[in-house]
Amino acid sequence: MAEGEPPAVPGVNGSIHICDFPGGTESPESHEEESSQSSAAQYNQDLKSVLVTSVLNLEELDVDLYRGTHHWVPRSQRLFGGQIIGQALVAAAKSVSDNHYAHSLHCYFVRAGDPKVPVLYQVDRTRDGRSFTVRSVKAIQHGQPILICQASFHMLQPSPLQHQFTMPVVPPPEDLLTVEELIRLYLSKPDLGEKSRQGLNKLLANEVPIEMKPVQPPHFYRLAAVEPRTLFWVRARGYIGEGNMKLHCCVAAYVSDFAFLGTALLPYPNYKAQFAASLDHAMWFHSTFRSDEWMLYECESPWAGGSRGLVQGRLWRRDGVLAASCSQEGVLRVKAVTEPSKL
Ligand SMILES: CC(C)(COP(=O)(O)OP(=O)(O)OC[C@H]1O[C@@H](n2cnc3c(N)ncnc32)[C@H](O)[C@@H]1OP(=O)(O)O)[C@@H](O)C(=O)NCCC(=O)NCCSC(=O)CCCC(=O)O
Repeated sequence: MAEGEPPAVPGVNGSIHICDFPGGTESPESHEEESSQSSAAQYNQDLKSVLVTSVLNLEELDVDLYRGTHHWVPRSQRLFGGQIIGQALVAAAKSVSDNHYAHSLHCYFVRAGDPKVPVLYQVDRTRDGRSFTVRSVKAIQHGQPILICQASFHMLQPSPLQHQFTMPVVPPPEDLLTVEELIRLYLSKPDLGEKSRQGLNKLLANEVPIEMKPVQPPHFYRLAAVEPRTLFWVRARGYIGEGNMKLHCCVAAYVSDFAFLGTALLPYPNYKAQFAASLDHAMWFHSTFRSDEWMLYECESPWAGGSRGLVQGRLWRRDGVLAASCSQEGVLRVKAVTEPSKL
């Protein structure tokens, strides 16, 4: 990292280290009871997640027309993609019956979102079937689409066909540090340059409504290229509660775009992103989950080339159930750095 650049921090700009954790501690099942006990103890139920009280709380302007406002805006000063996807899914779900649940969404980010004005969400009721319902949503600013999204909802239909991959074995979130705690640790390094210190302090001041715990945080002096794979625990900051599944899917859509594309940069410590933005985002929801409880986000990048990178992710409930899968391609324009990243 060149002095003067805000330092790369795990989970904030995608610079999370390779996260292979053989010999992790416990079986996923052992957390089930502990999870519900700890959520009651951990959450002050008055501290509602800002994602629910504000970000995903759209204002209804007319039939199938909603307005969303912003909370956290990234350094790039373009709207966070996850916020636009989450709000689009909220708008889509408004006209869908209670017994149909989001099972997938497919989005293109066609223009940068402007943080200075709200976003309008225009919903087209594409089809209401018996089992499946499809909605198309256009997110609009300055009269032009910034995102086009199609979301599909399905009524519960049990089937004998049922399988999933196995969740990686990793230490439980209770044994790991949050991104903020890691930043404080880095800030305590005596050899940290003044500009890096300023960059880290700026990151600490960010009000990102997500909490993250990288499974294997980067070593401060990471100089080597690493495998494009990361694992981190993630949840909405604040309390949401059982609520409805539609809302948890919208929160997960928000969360799923955070620190995702950065996975494709991990093998290239000698390059820094000059321009990085998600081009599309797809998501499939597989089971019920609580987005205000720790979920393991397993991210990998199977390919990068031609100034683009592909990332794929799996969101696991801590009891080992696969909650959702995600895919995204992003534009990645990089430039060589003389001094490699310190993180
Ligand atoms: C992707 C684009 C930019 C494509 O539009 P476009 O008109 O085709 O634009 P463009 O030609 O690509 O130019 C964009 C910019 O890239 C520059 N450029 C173009 N070619 C090169 C090059 N070879 N080398 C270096 N720079 C190049 C252009 O000059 C443009 O720069 P400029 O905007 O003029 O400063 C557009 O569709 C868009 O902005 N879509 C929205 C993307 C978005 O906002 N996604 C969501 C936010 S990203 C996110 O949330 C990720 C989360 C981050 C996290 O992990 O925390």
